[in-house]
Amino acid sequence: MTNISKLEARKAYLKNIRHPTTNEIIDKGLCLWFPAPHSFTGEDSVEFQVHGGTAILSALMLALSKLGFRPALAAYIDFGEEENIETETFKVCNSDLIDLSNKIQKHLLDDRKGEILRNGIKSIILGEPNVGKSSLLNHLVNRNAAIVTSIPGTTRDIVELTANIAGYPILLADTAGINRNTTDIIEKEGIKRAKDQAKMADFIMLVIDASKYKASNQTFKEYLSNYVKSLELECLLLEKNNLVNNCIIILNKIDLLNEVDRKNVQKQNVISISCANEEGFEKLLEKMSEKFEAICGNPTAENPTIEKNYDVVLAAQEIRKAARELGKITGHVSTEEILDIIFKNFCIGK
Ligand SMILES: Nc1nc2c(ncn2[C@@H]2O[C@H](COP(=O)(O)OP(=O)(O)OP(=O)(O)O)[C@@H](O)[C@H]2O)c(=O)[nH]1
Ligand SMILES: [Mg+2]
Repeated sequence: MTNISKLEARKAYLKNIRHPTTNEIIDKGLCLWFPAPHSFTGEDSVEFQVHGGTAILSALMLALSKLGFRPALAAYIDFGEEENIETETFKVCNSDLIDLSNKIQKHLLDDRKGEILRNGIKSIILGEPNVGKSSLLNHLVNRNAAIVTSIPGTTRDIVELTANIAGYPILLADTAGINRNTTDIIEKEGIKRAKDQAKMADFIMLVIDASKYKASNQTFKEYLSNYVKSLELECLLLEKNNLVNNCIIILNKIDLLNEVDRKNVQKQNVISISCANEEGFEKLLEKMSEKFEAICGNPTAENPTIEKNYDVVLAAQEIRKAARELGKITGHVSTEEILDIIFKNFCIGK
């Protein structure tokens, strides 16, 4: 080891690497000598390619430190008192780090947006029996996942599935139609489950039957207000008499309305659809995606990342630090795995 500097510069030698004092062989491996200033750090440097393993690496690092060597990465990054790192580099690193730290802070204060996006947006379809909730679910997922019949009270339990709607991961739940007057024990339990699940939902679709609204002869506002009351959903859906932000009103069965009624309905702040005629789904998806973005942000928007023009060595160190901090929260994160990916993708030797 003490003879390293006698090697011809920038040539690989296969050598027995011996401890400088005990003369014990630590490993047999490749040694390359890079005298200053033609090295990665500008200082005298040596590169070893050894067999790996914790024992060999720590014995080698310990022996090298006895000879006054430091790991090249640390030598470069531990620039506190180094003269050869330009002031400009400090400034750029500093501002990049502050920027990255701000971005991470912003993401941490995101109202659970990231968590909702990762776990799927909990979405629920609510309404009275027979309004077309299960038909809506089937249209949204493009398959007959829930049973649809003309008998009110068809859906008894929650039908839950995962879907990708407008690019967002969704946990979509169809529920039993809410019917206050039922005496059926199973239906009652289904309604209780629907309401319990609704309390935990990130997004609610309240479905109304357009033909029933028409038959009521009420204004839409009156009908909606009475509808919410009759379902006993005021606490969940209303805030100071206004609809909560994470809920949309869907008026289904507009195929049962005549032209004039349809036009009137379209003036209301609702999404009119017909599951029977497959109408209105474009607008519905547009509205859903607007709401999803408000709930959990845009999944394609930029996340805090190490930017492309970032120095790759510093970036690797930052990722190492970030992984360590994340590891405290999530459990162990192997920096080796992360660095492997960086080195593989950035193609920077070792
Ligand atoms: N005309 C018309 N009928 C529809 C439409 N959507 C659903 N239906 C019919 O309405 C009936 C009830 O549909 P479902 O989807 O089972 O209604 P639901 O709200 O899930 O009913 P429950 O499970 O009983 O609460 C069925 O006969 C459907 O074919 C629509 O857009 N137009
Ligand atoms: Mg149903």
